[in-house]
Amino acid sequence: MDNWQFGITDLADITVVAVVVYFFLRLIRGTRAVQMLIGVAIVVVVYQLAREFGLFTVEWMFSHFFSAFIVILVVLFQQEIRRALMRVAVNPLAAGNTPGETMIAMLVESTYALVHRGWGGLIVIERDTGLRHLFESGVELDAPIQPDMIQALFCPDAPMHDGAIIVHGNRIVAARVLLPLAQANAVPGDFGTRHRAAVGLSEETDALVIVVSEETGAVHLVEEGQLGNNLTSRALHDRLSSRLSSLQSHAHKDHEQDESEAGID
Ligand SMILES: Nc1ncnc2c1ncn2[C@@H]1O[C@H](COP(=O)(O)OP(=O)(O)OP(=O)(O)O)[C@@H](O)[C@H]1O
Repeated sequence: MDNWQFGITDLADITVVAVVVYFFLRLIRGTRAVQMLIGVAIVVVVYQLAREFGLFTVEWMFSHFFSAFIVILVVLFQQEIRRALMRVAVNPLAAGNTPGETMIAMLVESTYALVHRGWGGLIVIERDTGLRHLFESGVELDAPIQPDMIQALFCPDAPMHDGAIIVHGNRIVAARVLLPLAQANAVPGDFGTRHRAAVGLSEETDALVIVVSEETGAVHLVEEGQLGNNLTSRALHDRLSSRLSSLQSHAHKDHEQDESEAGID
């Protein structure tokens, strides 16, 4: 009986460890953590060999390395840790501050006004993650979300056209804001820094970012680090409605397929 219980406990033990290791490996696959793990494995092997063959100085050096291991991990992964914490630390005051239906229509109209003028644009829509810390790099504003205002901000001759604007609720609260850049390989090669900035912020926060390409006039709604497709105005409207509005657009499902590679209407 004892043996039987022991067997089941062992099995549960091994299963839990296997599942944890599996999910951990899936989590870090393709990231810098893999190289880190290989590095750590080499250090462990060298340490064991040093102990085996009595290489005291090497052993002493590596034992100190292990005692500082947590600090080393924090330094190496500060970017990943910061991203994870930013996603956890949501702003309780932000709830209910998402733009309503009228504002969504204004955002879409403004976006396509930029497209028709051949201007680039970067519009960040704040959700639960607070973005105040980004304002320091730009200029604080309190302006309405209107096509005229957004065109005035992104007009290539305007002093504030560089960088992003931030939308909080029904207002534009900052302009000329610098966003964190994603790694170069996070976006396809034909996209430049404007798109990398959109992807970078959406990797770190739950913000939605509308990017208008100056070069091609393509419009992307970037979310969770994904650039997605070039959107038609209707597809952009439906996407924004489904992400932001409590009044879900009835047409959302019908029009999701309108997101076309070609599509600016
Ligand atoms: N870190 C950043 N944060 C916010 N805006 C940025 C950032 N880096 C670049 N930009 C904006 O992107 C503009 C440059 O875009 P660039 O041509 O390099 O990118 P792109 O992705 O190819 O966009 P486009 O298709 O519009 O040319 C800058 O003038 C600036 O307004």
